Amino acid sequence: MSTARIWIVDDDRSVRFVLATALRDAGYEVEQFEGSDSALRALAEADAAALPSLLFTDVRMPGDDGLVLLERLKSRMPDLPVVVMSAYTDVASTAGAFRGGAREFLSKPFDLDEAVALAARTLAAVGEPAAAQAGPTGDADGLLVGSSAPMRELFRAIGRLAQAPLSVLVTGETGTGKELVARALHRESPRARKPFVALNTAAIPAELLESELFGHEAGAFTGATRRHQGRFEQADGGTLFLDEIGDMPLPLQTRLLRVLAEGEFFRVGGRELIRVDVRVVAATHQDLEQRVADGRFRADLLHRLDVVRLQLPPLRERSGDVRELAERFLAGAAKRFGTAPKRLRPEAVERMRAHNWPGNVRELENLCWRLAVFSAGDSIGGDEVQAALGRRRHVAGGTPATTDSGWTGALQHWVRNRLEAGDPSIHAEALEQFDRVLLETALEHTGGRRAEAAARLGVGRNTLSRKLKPKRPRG
Ligand SMILES: Nc1ncnc2c1ncn2[C@@H]1O[C@H](COP(=O)(O)OP(=O)(O)OP(=O)(O)O)[C@@H](O)[C@H]1O
Repeated sequence: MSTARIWIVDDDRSVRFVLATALRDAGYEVEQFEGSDSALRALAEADAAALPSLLFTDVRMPGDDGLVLLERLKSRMPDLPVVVMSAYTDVASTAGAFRGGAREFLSKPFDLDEAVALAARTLAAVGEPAAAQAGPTGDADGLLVGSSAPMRELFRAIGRLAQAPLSVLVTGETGTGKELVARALHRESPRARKPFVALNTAAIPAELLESELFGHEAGAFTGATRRHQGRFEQADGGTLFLDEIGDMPLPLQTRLLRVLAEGEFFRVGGRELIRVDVRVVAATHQDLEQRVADGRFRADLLHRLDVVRLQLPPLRERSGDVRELAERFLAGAAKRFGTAPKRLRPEAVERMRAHNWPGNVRELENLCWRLAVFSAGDSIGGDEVQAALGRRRHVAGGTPATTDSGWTGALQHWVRNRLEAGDPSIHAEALEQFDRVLLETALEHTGGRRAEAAARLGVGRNTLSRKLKPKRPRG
């Protein structure tokens, strides 16, 4: 099998180096360029076999910037997927990149595993061969875990439905695995070799949503300097996953309904009728019947999307799956950190089963990452689970128990106690705890992504890794 070739364009040598190394480790062929000029020259000279299947580019570079490069690339290789990387995560550069036809946006600093996973996903979406060997995130990723009765029923339904080209509506609370179900429906279907394209309706600004879905022609609106393929076209022959469908603005619902009924549409500002063969899987955590009753969702669109409904049970209703899921997540975390997986003691499992999991599987996954990072021994007890759950509630509640002056007050109280106890290392201990709270909270916030957590705290990734190492061996 031929290997996908990835080009990286960035004036920062160290970014090029680490990204190229990670992508090569994941089995891709990689070429690096320090600017738009050299990349375009290489493109002009390359024969077909040497052309890239995917390109990563920085935005700010000396000479022509990444957005100009994007524009030039689109005339030479209109279908080349481009990932735009930028430290400037403002709306303008993101929107500019998407309008320019970027497929994905990666904000710097990024997690290398995430970048590799993004490359794999993007290549898969355009039907490119995967890397020659599995990447670091290529393990059980994307597989649904569970053996409780409702999950077994779900697997059977996926098996049956995958073969039929029917529209499916996946419902369930946040974090129950709706996207994983959509991916499974695609993977098991005759469309598996064609793209799976996902769009989170709630994550795209309303004014960009129409062109994201249906594409636009050059000149369709201010800033649309070139033609852009929409997700419907990208998903041709495959599956389009429309997440958070309940948030779609009403005018767009009308347009979507027409496209689903007719199977054809015009790009924004276009005259050419585009025909596509796309299976739509939609998902929502909302009560769409209620939204219909409130006049916020079209009843006819609901009927069209809801040919078959898959209702995902909340995790609290299938506590029998908790252990298997937790073990899977702990193993995943251990692999990522290059350590041995931590074992769950029976009280830890009990404690987890008793929790009501408002954030469902995603919450359990985050909890396991925290436990993998912070629990000291090689097995996890009930108290540690309890403590980790307690901390989460505190943060998720949004109203900290202590105010800004409150935490210094609490600190004073703590210091006095230590002084009275004659503790000889108060400062070191306080610093350790301070760092721990900051790091733990940030990691929780970023779902365990260290690079992002470091960036959000304003510390270097190395500082974060150093601080995460246990200071004193225990036990
Ligand atoms: N049955 C499962 N087996 C393994 N992992 C799961 C399962 N269900 C969910 N997950 C994991 O939980 C996280 C949330 O899943 P997913 O994004 O599919 O949920 P969702 O219902 O689409 O959430 P939202 O409504 O918030 O978009 C993901 O990291 C996913 O891999």
